[in-house]
Amino acid sequence: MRNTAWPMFVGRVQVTLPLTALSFAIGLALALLVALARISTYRVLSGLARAFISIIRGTPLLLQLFIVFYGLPQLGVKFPPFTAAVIAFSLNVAGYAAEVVRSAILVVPKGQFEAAATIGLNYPQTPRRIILPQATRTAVPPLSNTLLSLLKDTSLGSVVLLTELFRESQLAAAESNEFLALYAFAGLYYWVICVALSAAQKRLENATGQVRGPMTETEHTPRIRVRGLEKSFGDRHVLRGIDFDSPAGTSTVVLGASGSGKSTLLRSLNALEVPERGVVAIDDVEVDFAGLATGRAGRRETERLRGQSGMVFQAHNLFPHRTVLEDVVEGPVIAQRRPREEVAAEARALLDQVGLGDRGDTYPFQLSGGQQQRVGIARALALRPKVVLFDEPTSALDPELVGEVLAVIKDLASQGWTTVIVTHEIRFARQVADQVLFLDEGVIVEKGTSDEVIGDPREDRTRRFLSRILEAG
Ligand SMILES: Nc1ncnc2c1ncn2[C@@H]1O[C@H](COP(=O)(O)OP(=O)(O)OP(=O)(O)O)[C@@H](O)[C@H]1O
Repeated sequence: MRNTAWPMFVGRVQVTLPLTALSFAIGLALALLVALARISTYRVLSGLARAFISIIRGTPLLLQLFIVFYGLPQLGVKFPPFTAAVIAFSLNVAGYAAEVVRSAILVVPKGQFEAAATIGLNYPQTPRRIILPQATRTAVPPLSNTLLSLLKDTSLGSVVLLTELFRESQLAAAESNEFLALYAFAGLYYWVICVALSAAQKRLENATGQVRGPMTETEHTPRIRVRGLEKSFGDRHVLRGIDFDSPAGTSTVVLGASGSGKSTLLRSLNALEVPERGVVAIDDVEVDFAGLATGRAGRRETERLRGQSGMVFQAHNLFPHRTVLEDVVEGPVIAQRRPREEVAAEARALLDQVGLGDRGDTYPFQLSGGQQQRVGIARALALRPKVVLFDEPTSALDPELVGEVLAVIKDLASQGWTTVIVTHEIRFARQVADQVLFLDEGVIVEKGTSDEVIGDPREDRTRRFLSRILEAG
């Protein structure tokens, strides 16, 4: 018994392991392509990916193997048994793993995509350098299950397919052409049932709420010009005709109650939000949103505008898989294609400027919130932007860390950077602002120097807001 079983076992392993390894590697590569196609904004591409996933998930593996082994030869496409098995298993892995990869990409926080966009990374760069390394961590556990299932399935394949079925297939192919029609019908049958089931699952998910999942241009810094900006979210009209100018080298502070539209205004300045109407011009780049082209041309226009500014987020959005120095040099080297050595030297100087000259080799999790935010500032400055946008840069910080970040921002303002700052820190606003915009329900109700708007407000709404904030502080 031993004498006959042992060589057979060894023979199986010799087939199973390479079959698993090869199918998994090819399947994963295909899965990545299918997942990216599936979340692409190009409808044809995402439709094809969706159809592929649906067919693979909607038909039994055995049937897929039958089709590759029996069906294709009848169409004149013949492969050696091992190659046929690799093809069938790879396609199967791709169909399942594509959904795992897609979900892992969708759970990467939106802030990471926005941070990548604001440092100028483009489509292939953002997934490759920022999103996939993070998605990999999420995808590894479910993918290891896929690997285990594959190992079991290929054992089946090695026993059944590579020996019996292949022999059968030769006989069957010789016998009749009806096999192909039979498999096509069986495939359709399973697919219809699975599509109906997944439609039901989708409805259930919707009902239960789905998870959506420096070159310091002191003298020449241009001004920002904003005219007639209008932005709605659904039927909520959030910006209702915003007009203002920011002269070069000045700091504009945007104040207003929660929900008044401050962040939306700031994010419209670099087209992270795309208004329906209005003009934003930074230096010589002007975008008229009402006439924004669709598709690629529109994206190019908004990317040019985005390239004019650096942004510091409330939740710093540092890349968790990069050291501080790598994070700061990413945009200038990859998006702006500047020489790494030059950028690294500049990045070290910037880190020094924000008080973190000795922390270049650390990862974000090793830093305090205030330090992380200061890295966020250095990252924005490394892009040599015309304008630096701050979206409530201290709101997420513990009170004792607020001061260190505000001090850095004040420093920048005094060096002549043009900044637009959304903040609730009134005292800081008073010290730093050359211009204050007070926003209420999407309208600038008061605009002037900090002495005018904060020191001696004209409007009741401004007064009420200021006294509320000062009392709370
Ligand atoms: N992506 C979005 N989808 C739907 N509604 C949104 C979106 N972003 C903002 N809003 C809504 O637009 C309004 C203005 O939001 P915005 O974040 O600009 O206000 P804000 O003044 O910055 O408030 P806060 O100080 O609380 O951050 C709010 O009612 C908000 O719920």
